[in-house]
Amino acid sequence: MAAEKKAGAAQKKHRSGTTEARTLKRKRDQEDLGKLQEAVNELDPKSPTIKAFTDLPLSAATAAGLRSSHFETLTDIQARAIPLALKGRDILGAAKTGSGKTLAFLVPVLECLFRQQWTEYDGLGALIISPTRELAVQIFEVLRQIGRKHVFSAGLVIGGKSLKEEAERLSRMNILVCTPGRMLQHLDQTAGFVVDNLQMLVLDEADRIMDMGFQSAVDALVEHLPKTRQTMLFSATQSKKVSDLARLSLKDPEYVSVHEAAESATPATLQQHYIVTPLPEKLDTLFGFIKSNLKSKIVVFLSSGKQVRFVYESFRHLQPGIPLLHLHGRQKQVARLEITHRFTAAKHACLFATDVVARGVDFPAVDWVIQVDCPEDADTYIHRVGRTARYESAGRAVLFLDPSEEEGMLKRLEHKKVPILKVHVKETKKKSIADQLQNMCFQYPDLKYLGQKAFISYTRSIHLQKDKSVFKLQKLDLDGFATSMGLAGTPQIKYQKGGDDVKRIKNASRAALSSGSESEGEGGDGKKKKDEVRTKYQKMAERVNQDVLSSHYRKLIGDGSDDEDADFLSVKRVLGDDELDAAADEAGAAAVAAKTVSLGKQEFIVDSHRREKLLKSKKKMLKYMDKGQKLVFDDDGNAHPIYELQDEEEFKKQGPVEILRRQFVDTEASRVREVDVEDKQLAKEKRQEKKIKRKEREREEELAAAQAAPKAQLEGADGDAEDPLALLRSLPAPGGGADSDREDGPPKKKAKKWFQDDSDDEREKAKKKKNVIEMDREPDTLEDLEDMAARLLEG
Ligand SMILES: Nc1ncnc2c1ncn2[C@@H]1O[C@H](COP(=O)(O)OP(=O)(O)OP(=O)(O)O)[C@@H](O)[C@H]1O
Repeated sequence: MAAEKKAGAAQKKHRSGTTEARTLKRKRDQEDLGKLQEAVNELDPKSPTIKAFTDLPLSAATAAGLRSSHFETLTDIQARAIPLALKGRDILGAAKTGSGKTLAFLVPVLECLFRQQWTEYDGLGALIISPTRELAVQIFEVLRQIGRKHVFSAGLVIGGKSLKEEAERLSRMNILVCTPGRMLQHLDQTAGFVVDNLQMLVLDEADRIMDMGFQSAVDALVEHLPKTRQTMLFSATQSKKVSDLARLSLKDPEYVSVHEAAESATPATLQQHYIVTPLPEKLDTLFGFIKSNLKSKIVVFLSSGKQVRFVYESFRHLQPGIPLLHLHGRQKQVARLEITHRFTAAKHACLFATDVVARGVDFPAVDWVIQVDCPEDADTYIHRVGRTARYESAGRAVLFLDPSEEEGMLKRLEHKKVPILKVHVKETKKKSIADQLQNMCFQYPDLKYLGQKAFISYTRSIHLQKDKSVFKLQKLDLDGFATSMGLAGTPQIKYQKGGDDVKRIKNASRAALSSGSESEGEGGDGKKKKDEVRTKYQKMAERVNQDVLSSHYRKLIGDGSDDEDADFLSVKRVLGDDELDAAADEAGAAAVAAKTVSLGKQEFIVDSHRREKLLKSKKKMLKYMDKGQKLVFDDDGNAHPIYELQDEEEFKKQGPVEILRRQFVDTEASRVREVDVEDKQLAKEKRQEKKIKRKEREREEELAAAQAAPKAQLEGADGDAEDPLALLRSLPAPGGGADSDREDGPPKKKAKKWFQDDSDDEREKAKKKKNVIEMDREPDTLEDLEDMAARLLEG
């Protein structure tokens, strides 16, 4: 009994001890918070002594997060923007690519909520908007790194999950990283998702978010948010458009532009070159480049998803000897993430991409950025090249320009303070792959179809470009381009709407048709000049029935009605079986030495053996021959027609004809109804069965993709896929692969000899040309570049 009493007393003492400790801790925390607030109040945001994160009044949790992520020294934009943001100012931040803008807004976000002791019950405190999913994932990743000692809940809202699934957790989130469209969907549709308490709104890549594409989504989104909040806008290329600031109701914003007075708009560690390569030589030049840089990490920008798919697929067949990846906006979320991870982790790889990764995405140690298709404007150029030479590391960028684009684009770049030098490709490194591509397009009709689509989407993108001083469709050698893609002829493009330029494409392709180069369709006059020399592949390509797509390529080319080109330009394919009859009619007008083939009651004019053979094929015969008669067999094996007419006299004996007719119709109708019910039931069952199978397949695919993905960013250390809506503290620290890569620094490369190494005479001649440098070796360092520049001046 006494022992029990003693234990009870000890327990009580222990309890009161822990309560006391807790009270003490709370008191201490309150004191710390008070001190922190005081330090922020006293902080001079423009003090030049702020150089490191330790110079800032930060919570212990943020400081620890930064320390363990190895962030110590502040970058310029961080040193200027964070102090102001800590003091609650609205910010318009502009700094070069790779200069650390992400931390410039994430640190204030964490601090703002911390100082207000934000809890789960306070709801959404900060909203960070990104224009692309890739960038949103990356921001979320950095937030996880530096915020892991905080207790806030944070979420990633970028689609890819069902709205319902996301909605359930949304109301409990303190910080959300999102894309504008998806967030708006939630704000409009998710009941119980209240944002009235929002303290901070951040727009990363703000100029992109504020531009036309996102304008309405952002305006609608801002409508939902409270007006009293802190707002921060960051981008590498930012203008202070008064209208934009009004739309976001910024209060007396502080414009923090750290590189405004800088000599160039791009990082000093970035070497930038351009080469003039006519459109038909672009693919050759690109292939030659990749072959010469197999030990590099390369990002290749193209203008559309279809271009990306075509170049990726065709280069894959050519096996240049470096892992190839491709990324564009039409891929599924899982695939996009997986490719992003694979490229992030790769040491040597070549990623073909659209502008979906042009902004903000932080791939570690990228050696080269190649812009095969000219960017739409200088800002896009700056963002694209910003994928290399990030945070003080070195990088190189090459822009391919058609001769017609050179003058206009250079002016634009000069205006934006982009230092770029002209170089030539070494003759020996030029490699024509047109024959191989032609061969492949013959072997894989689907690749040819993909090529046609890529051709159209490229032409379309040029036509739609606003800056006509750079993009001149009429100056491009489209026929040559089509040949370089392995297409046996320029795709015949049907004009539907648009301007004169498109008419020209149509006419160009018509001209190609009548000049005997292979028509991708046969809707023209079908005449072929006899004396035209046609290659073996051209002849073969004409013969092959090329619109039969294997399932792989059907997926690959997204064959279907959702084709965004359809309303603008369309391509006619070589006719297939089903179109032969129409072709036969047309051929009647065009046939050179046409003859006729009769099928059933119809006659077709044919102008080639192959067509004749096809028309005589069993399938065609069945289609056009007289319909056979259906027969039923009796027990003795004698054939009878399905309906045999009864003897008329006997029929009349059965009763009045009208009554008999009605009886017959009624019984047949009820029989048909019964059969119809059975049929419908059967069809329903089949549909359900298919649906179940499809779902199972999708589940398996998703599972396989998830398993295949290398340590996904949102994955926990224990391997289970982490929900992108989770408590920051509960999340394991992300892999840090990027960090370690960065710590190692970009791998040192041997100087490549991709650029032209002309004879001395030629070099001398080239030197005399303004703005042209011939390099016998690529500049490795800034010193090399300066040396070259000096030589140029001397010359
Ligand atoms: N203070 C710092 N110390 C060391 N590394 C840093 C620091 N700040 C940022 N970095 C690193 O620099 C790289 C670029 O940072 P970040 O992605 O924030 O650049 P950015 O300015 O947003 O670029 P972009 O304009 O392309 O979006 C990242 O890898 C990041 O980890």
